[in-house]
Order: sequence, then structure tokens, then C-alpha cells
Amino acid sequence: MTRRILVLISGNGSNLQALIDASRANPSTLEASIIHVISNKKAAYGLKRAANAGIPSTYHNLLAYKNKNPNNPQEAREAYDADLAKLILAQTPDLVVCAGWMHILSPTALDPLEEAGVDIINLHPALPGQFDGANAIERAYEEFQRGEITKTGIMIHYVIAAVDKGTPIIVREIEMIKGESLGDLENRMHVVEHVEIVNGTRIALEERERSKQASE
Ligand SMILES: Nc1nc2c(c(=O)[nH]1)N[C@@H](CN(C=O)c1ccc(C(=O)N[C@@H](CCC(=O)O)C(=O)O)cc1)CN2
Ligand SMILES: NCC(=O)N[C@@H]1O[C@H](COP(=O)([O-])[O-])[C@@H](O)[C@H]1O
Repeated sequence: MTRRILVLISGNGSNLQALIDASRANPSTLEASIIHVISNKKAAYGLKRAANAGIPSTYHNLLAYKNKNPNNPQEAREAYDADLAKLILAQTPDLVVCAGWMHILSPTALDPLEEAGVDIINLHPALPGQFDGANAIERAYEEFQRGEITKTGIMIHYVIAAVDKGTPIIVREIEMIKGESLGDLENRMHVVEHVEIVNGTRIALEERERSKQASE
């Protein structure tokens, strides 16, 4: 049975592209099919990448929920997340991959997926516990400029409610270079990301299969 991956994006989608390319390489380096892409940003170039690859996609618009419930942003967010979980489960994925997905998932999104036995993994451009949250690369670069750190990295981790605190699957350290521009650091990190998001996805799928076999 071909393993089914659903990918969540918010922007350029270069990591989505890495997953697409790996799953379609001959021989494939990722034995799985990307069945659907969901973006929380309408202008995400990753939606065009999905279309170019013939992969169905959905734009899930948080603003529409906030406009329907202007006086309670938390309630709007939870309704958005609950519908996001329904959108995801309707595609019956084996795994969800956050690939530049810039929205914090609340338990109203995470709980239905956990109940359905669908794992979520995330690519985060920092080492465990180093720069949790958004803008991690920029924050690392600023600390390096201040002489506070000498290295950063990327990790692929399971997603739990606590942001970027889930169990790491892959951790890769990246040495920082004196005099290097932020753009050059970002480019070096993206090269590593594009390799490790494929490896992390493969490992998560394998771990899921082992866990299913053990429970049978
Ligand atoms: N519950 C979890 N949700 C998410 C996780 C996670 O580990 N647990 N990982 C993130 C990805 N991420 C870092 O890797 C991350 C992305 C975005 C943010 C954030 O502050 N988002 C803001 C909106 C920012 C924007 O729209 O530009 C927000 O959601 O309010 C933090 C961490 C994916 N989600
Ligand atoms: N907190 C999550 C986060 O910061 N993710 C980062 O967003 C970029 C997405 O690029 P892409 O859209 O080209 O894949 C990547 O650098 C990824 O590490």
C-alpha cells in the first residue's frame, strides 16, 4: 500500500518540492505519495508547486474565521484548527508534514489527528530548545553576531502542543561562519533542510509502520 503524505505549507514550498522530487525520483528516495497540500496563505508559491506536480491543494483561510468571530480571536482560531483537522483527515493521510507551516496548531487540530493515529512532523531551522518559534534563523544569526553562539542547525521533530518541543527525529548541527551574510547562512541551511526533510519523513513513516505492526 503506498504511504500517503499530506503536507502543510505557508510560503515558498522549497521543502515541499524536495518531498515531491524525492517521491518521484527514479528510483524514488521516498516510498510515498504526496496526496494533498494545505496552505494557510493564498499567495504561497508552494501552491503553484503542488499544481505543477498535479497534487490537489487547499487554501485554508484563517482570516475568514477571524472575520466571522471578530470579538473572540481564540475561538476563531480553534474553529479554524478544528476544520483544519477535518480537512486533513478527509484525505486519510498516513503522515502530516509541516514544511514551512507557520501556524501554531492548537489541541483542536492536534487531538483529532492523534485519535486517528496520524502523526505530524515539523521541520524547524534550529537545534532542540535553541530558538523555538518563528524567525529562528534570523535570531541565531543575531546571537552569532553578538558572539553568543557558534553553531545553529535544523531538526525534524514530532509535533506536540508545545511548539518545537516534540521528540526530535533528526538533528543536524550547522557551523556558523564569521563574516557570512544572513542570506548565505539561510541558503546553506536550506540545502540541509531539503535533504533532511526527506530523511525525517522516511523515518517517521517507518516508525509508524513498526508501531502498527507491534500493536497488531
Ligand atoms: N502546536 C504546534 N504547532 C506548530 C509546531 C509545533 O511544534 N507545535 N511547529 C510549528 C512550526 N514553527 C516552527 O517550527 C512555528 C511556526 C510559526 C510560529 C508562529 O509564531 N506563528 C504565528 C503566526 C506567524 C505568521 O503567521 O507569520 C501564530 O501561529 O500565531 C511558531 C512556530 C508549526 N506549528
Ligand atoms: N518554524 C518553522 C520554520 O521556520 N520553517 C522554515 O520556513 C522555511 C520554509 O521554507 P519553504 O517554504 O521554502 O519550505 C524553511 O527554512 C523552514 O525551516
